[in-house]
Amino acid sequence: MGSVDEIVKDRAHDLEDTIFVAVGKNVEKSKTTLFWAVQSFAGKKIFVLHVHQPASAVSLTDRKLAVSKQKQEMIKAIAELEKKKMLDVLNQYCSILAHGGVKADKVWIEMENIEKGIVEIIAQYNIRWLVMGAAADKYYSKKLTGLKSKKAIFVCQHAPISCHIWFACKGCLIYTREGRNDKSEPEIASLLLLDCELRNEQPEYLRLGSFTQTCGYVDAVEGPHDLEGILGRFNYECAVHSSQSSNMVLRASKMMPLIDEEEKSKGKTTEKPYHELQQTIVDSKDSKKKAFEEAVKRWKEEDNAMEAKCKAKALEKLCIKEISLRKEMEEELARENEVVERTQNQCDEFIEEVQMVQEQKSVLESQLSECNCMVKDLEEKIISAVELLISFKAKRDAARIEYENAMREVIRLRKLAKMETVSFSKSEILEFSFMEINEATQEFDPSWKIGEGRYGIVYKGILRHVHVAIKMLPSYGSHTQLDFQNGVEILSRVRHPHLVTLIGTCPESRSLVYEYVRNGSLEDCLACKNKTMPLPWKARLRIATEICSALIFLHSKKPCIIHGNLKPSKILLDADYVSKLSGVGVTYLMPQGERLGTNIPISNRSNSNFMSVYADPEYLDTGTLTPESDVYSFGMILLRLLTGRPVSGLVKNVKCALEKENLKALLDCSSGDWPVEQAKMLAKLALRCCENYRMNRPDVASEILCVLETMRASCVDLASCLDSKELHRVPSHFICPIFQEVMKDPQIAADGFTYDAEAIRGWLKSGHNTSPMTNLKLEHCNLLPNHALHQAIQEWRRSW
Ligand SMILES: Nc1ncnc2c1ncn2[C@@H]1O[C@H](COP(=O)(O)OP(=O)(O)OP(=O)(O)O)[C@@H](O)[C@H]1O
Repeated sequence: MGSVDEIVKDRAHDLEDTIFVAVGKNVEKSKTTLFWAVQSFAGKKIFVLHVHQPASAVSLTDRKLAVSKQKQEMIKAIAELEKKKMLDVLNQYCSILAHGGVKADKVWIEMENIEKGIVEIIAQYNIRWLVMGAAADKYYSKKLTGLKSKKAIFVCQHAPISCHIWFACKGCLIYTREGRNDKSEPEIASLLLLDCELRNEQPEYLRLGSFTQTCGYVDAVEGPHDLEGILGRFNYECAVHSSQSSNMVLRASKMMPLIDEEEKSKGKTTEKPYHELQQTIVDSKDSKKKAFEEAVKRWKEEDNAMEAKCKAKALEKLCIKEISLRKEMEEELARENEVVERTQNQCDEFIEEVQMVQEQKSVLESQLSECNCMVKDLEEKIISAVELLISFKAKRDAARIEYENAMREVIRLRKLAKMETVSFSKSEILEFSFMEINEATQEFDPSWKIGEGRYGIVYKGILRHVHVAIKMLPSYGSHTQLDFQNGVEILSRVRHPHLVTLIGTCPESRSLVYEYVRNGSLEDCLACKNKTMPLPWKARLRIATEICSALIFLHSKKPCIIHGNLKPSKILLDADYVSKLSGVGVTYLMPQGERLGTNIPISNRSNSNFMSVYADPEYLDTGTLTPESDVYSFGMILLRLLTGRPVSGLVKNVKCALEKENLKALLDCSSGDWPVEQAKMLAKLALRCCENYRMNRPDVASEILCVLETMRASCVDLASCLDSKELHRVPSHFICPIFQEVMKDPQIAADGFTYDAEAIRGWLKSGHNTSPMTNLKLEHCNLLPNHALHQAIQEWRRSW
């Protein structure tokens, strides 16, 4: 099949004689229109024109509605089939027309809009003659004079005016649109007359003059009576081919007027009767009609066969597709089944896991409930412990108040004691029997001996459940019992916080019973005896001040009490390292001749073993004790505290160091970093105390104590900030869990915790048999002293 361009080009020369017949998809309708054209324009070249709507346009709605790929493919396949079918139909048309001797060709164009396509082709190729359907066959009636088909109306309105268009329906001309062209009028008339002739079947057209109405130029044509003449100009030769082959061949050719030709050939004019001609025409028409009906029948059958064939092919294709789809579906199904199986397995695993988790959950829930019970118990215990603590705190507060009251009472009593100028009666000093002294010292067990001085041995002892130190004075025959008691009377008046208290006497054994001072002497401490920690400089300064205050107290007594044997071994330290001066007034209990130094010849005094290096040289020279003698000894003690060195030659060395501004080298580094200025001040004070001439020595009350207090105050200021810091540094294990204070007497209870003895005893006495810390029952109520901790606490205390 050639394109329109090719065909029209080839036929350009005879386009004038070419009739285009527009045929549609509706085969029936198109056939009648085609046959009308063939019949009407015998001898003319026929172009069967079909404007085909491509699948894209035809199936647009269907495609929109299409939901599946398969359906889309089916629609496409059907469109392809339709196209093919239409081409077959056109081919059939052409071949049938060819059989009938009609020159026919087909023109195939694909366009989305059919009517526009037709108009466009007319315009493009300057088509002069066109036949197309006016309406569907069903609309046909004898009265039908107008166009029904939308396509026909459109083409009629929009086709170029040069084109002459016949609109037919059911094999009848319905309407003609006149074309203005330069074709000779007679030729057009011939075409139109042929048309009119064919419309003889519908004489009403002619009769009613509708033809005249539709074909404007038919003015020239006369009424039906002229039909014969017109017909006479054409000769129809209709050949009906054998009906066996079911092929109807129409051959229409341009007829020459037969009568004239015969007349010419015969050379004579013979008139055929009109009725014969009429009969011939009628016969010819009958034959034509029959042939037409035959052809229509055959075409119908062929159409049906073709349609069935196409359907079968389509079905076959569909079937193949269906099979492949089915295969794909089966494969898909198998895959899906696998997935389902896997999912099922996973689901089973999940269920197992869920079961496990549920089991764990129930276990955890039971544990949780147990924990909750425990928490409840513990909460109750905590509440009871807190209550207990509160009650203890209340007790502690009450005890504190009691303690403070007692302290106030003590202070008041001390003040009273100070104010007392009257001598104490003998009854204020306890008197012990020898038996008691003997028992207290375990019969003077040497292991209970704690020291020995020039004036006798000192034993440790327990008298009436009190720890005491018993000094056994030597017995001097000339020294009567009365003298002893007079001496004791003097001593009994001497009570000071920094003097070792005389508790009682045993006149029988000439022994003096003192309070027991636990931590030994300053001498031992400076020598670090028993591997004790060195005494810090602050503690040394404090001790100096304390001893100074004791000297002032003694010297202020009336009559004045002079210690006369002041040295570090006479300064004792109690549990809190508070210093206490011992040996006060012992010289008063000695016979004059036995007193220190007085029985030694002056020439030998300086070399005597009995002579203390701390002794006042003037006293040694003169044998007269004065308060300044104590000042000298005190000065020597100060030098010892500063340097920690033996006092022999110390005065000279310190002097030298001060002159050389090199005192720091002499200071006892084990006591920490002395503040240099304070150390200098103290050294200078000490040197003044150690002046050989007593007149050059400072007054103990007005000068020495002032200097010491000032120094101490500045040191306290210095230390206070340290104190506040250090307070926070109290080791937590020094604190009693009950009293929340530093323990005085740490004791280990059965629960393994250490408490202050007072606190834990109070706890046990109040009826508790449980641990204050764990609230568990105590196995026993025994307490064990925590010596190590006690020692540590003491060390810690001593450093302040
Ligand atoms: N109340 C006391 N508590 C504890 N220990 C004491 C007490 N009194 C004395 N001592 C110890 O006994 C030792 C002997 O003391 P004592 O006063 O008899 O002699 P001294 O001072 O060593 O020498 P002297 O008196 O001959 O100059 C002291 O160094 C001291 O350790």
